[in-house]
Amino acid sequence: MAKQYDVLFRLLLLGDSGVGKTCLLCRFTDNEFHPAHISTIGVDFKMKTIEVDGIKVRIQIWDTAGQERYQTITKQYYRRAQGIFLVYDISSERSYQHVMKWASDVDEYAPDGVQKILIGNKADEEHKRQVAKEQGLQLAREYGMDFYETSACSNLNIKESFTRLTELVLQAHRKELAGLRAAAAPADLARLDEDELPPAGAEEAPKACWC
Ligand SMILES: Nc1nc2c(ncn2[C@@H]2O[C@H](COP(=O)(O)OP(=O)(O)OP(=O)(O)O)[C@@H](O)[C@H]2O)c(=O)[nH]1
Repeated sequence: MAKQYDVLFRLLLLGDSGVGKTCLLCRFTDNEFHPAHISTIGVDFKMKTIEVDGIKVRIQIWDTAGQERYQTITKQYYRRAQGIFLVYDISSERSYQHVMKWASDVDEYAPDGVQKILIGNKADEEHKRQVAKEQGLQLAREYGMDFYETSACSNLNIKESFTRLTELVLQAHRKELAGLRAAAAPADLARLDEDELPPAGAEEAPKACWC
């Protein structure tokens, strides 16, 4: 039977509550958007397989709660991430300022070499903009990250940003993946530890998409 994927990666979405992490994920995996904000409780995840440079990559994307009260739980998920989206909302200066705090948590809890991308979401809300695109670019430059303004609502730069982070992770793991095409079994870079199993029923049967 043909392999369904060549490699499994884990990506993580981080950022303040309400910046649109769940909506970014739902747009990417299910091409859906819902206007209601239903706060994520703890963590959730969805899967999607994409092909990059001829490699079938299964990505497990973890959506974390932005609310402070869940951060003890969510920080436990940083350590096995290969790629992280740091997300702010272009209509919220506060969420942009908080990227520094999310980035310092990543430095503390995520593995060395984790790949990061900065996302300024809700780019469709130009009339409410509080963060100039140049500010996003500047912050991304300071941290050495790529930067995208996205809109889960209008489907702007969603596929592009997820694909880019996947490419960066692939590049970072090039050595481990060198023999990939010849390998019989898929390379699993995102093994689940027993202490961080997904919420019951989440794997392969994602929760109803709320956005
Ligand atoms: N206009 C617009 N609204 C968006 C966009 N993305 C998300 N939203 C809205 O922003 C609100 C919050 O979105 P969520 O995806 O639930 O935010 P979150 O970051 O997952 O929030 P927590 O789970 O609390 O951490 C919802 O009302 C969404 O409909 C976008 O690109 N444009």
